[in-house]
Amino acid sequence: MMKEIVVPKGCEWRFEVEEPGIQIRLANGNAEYFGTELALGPPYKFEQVKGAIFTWQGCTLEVEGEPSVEYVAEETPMCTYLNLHFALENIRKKAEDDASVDPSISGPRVCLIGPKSSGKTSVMKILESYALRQSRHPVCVNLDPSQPMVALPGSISAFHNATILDIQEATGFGASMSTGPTHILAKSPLVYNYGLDSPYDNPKLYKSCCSRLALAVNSRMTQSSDASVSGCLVDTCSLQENYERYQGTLHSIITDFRINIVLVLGSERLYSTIKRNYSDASWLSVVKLPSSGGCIDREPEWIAKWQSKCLKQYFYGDERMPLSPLSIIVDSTQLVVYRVLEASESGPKSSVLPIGFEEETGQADKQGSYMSLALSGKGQYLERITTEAMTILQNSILAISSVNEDENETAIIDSCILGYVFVTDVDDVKNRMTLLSPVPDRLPSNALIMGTCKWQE
Ligand SMILES: Nc1ncnc2c1ncn2[C@@H]1O[C@H](COP(=O)(O)OP(=O)(O)OP(=O)(O)O)[C@@H](O)[C@H]1O
Repeated sequence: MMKEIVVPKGCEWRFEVEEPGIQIRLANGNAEYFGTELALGPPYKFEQVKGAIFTWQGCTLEVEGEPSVEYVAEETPMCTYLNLHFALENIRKKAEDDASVDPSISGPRVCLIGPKSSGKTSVMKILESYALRQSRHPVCVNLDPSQPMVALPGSISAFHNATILDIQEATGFGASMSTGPTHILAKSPLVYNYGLDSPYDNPKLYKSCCSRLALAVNSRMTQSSDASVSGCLVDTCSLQENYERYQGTLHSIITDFRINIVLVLGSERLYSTIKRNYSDASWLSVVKLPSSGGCIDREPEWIAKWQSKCLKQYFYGDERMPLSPLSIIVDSTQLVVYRVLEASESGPKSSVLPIGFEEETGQADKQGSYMSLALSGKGQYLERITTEAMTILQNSILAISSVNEDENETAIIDSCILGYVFVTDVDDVKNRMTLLSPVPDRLPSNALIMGTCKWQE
């Protein structure tokens, strides 16, 4: 049944839907979904999302399907977010003007922080979409492995975007490159595999993955004047009550990504702590932002369903672009599969490594990890899974490393991800594994990494 919803100017229609979802058509007026404008006429399908359609001048929506929750909200922080966008735009204009004198001057490098469900990702989408509407292309960075952007759970990623965000895609950012034609130009993200759900599971590994991604983002920003002027938007994991635990990681994110603006959402206490901690840092502005009243906590079951939708979409596409993944059978003795370790499971301590190999820093560390991985199968961050133990891979999502299987642990951790395969069957008698792969042909690398992400088709 179709119903009409009139949204007055400056208001938003908030909704929550699961499967089978709803279809929304903008019948008249103008409207946007987290900053991305809706076209008049065509239907947009939303499934397994909680979101809002905001209008600056008023609109009428035609909705087919039954959302589990829906209402029109009169109070929104959209004016504040729009003002923030204009402030960032002024910094970009200044960077553009100054670039001829000093090319190292860059646009706003923004990091969004805040408690759980304070609206960090939504504000990032709004700021990215508003920037795109002014022909700016800030680099989008996602450092929350539990809620990936253009990638699968367990990863952190970045992309330099040239087109609008795809609001109908599961993550709300858009799909990555595929063999089929896409309605909206696909994104080509740079993805690193952290493999675990929370940065607290292995803080050292998380920091190392973030630093690696930051190096790539910084180098992109030096090579492209467009990226340099537009700046970047970095979405972080939610800060738990005990912010102190995350403090070191947050500081390394701020320095690695050369952040010059920290946006603190929805927590006065966090804002004042950050402001105090960086009171001497003249290069850093700490800005407080209100959370939208529409921000809503998602239960772990909801997140699990959403992650499953992202996984399904990665392999099978969606109604707009169905994909046909292939089942391939591989010889498991030819594969080198690693499991990402939580901090509590890390391999041998330096006390059992040969003299001269230390656990943490520098070259000694790299060789130490390599030695320990070679000696015991367990390194500082990864454990090699023996062919006999490969049954544990059943139903796992494996990230395909961009380095060869004979590389050491550090090289594997430092390398980006080419894609993912899903393990549908493991035959430990015949040493065969059946993988669901998005592309035909051989695997591009035999070095695979297993994280905590499992899936039931
Ligand atoms: N104005 C709004 N109306 C309705 N829903 C909203 C609104 N703003 C955000 N949401 C929804 O609230 C949920 C939480 O928002 P969001 O993901 O942006 O927060 P977050 O701080 O990034 O969350 P997390 O801490 O889990 O990373 C999301 O499902 C989002 O779509």
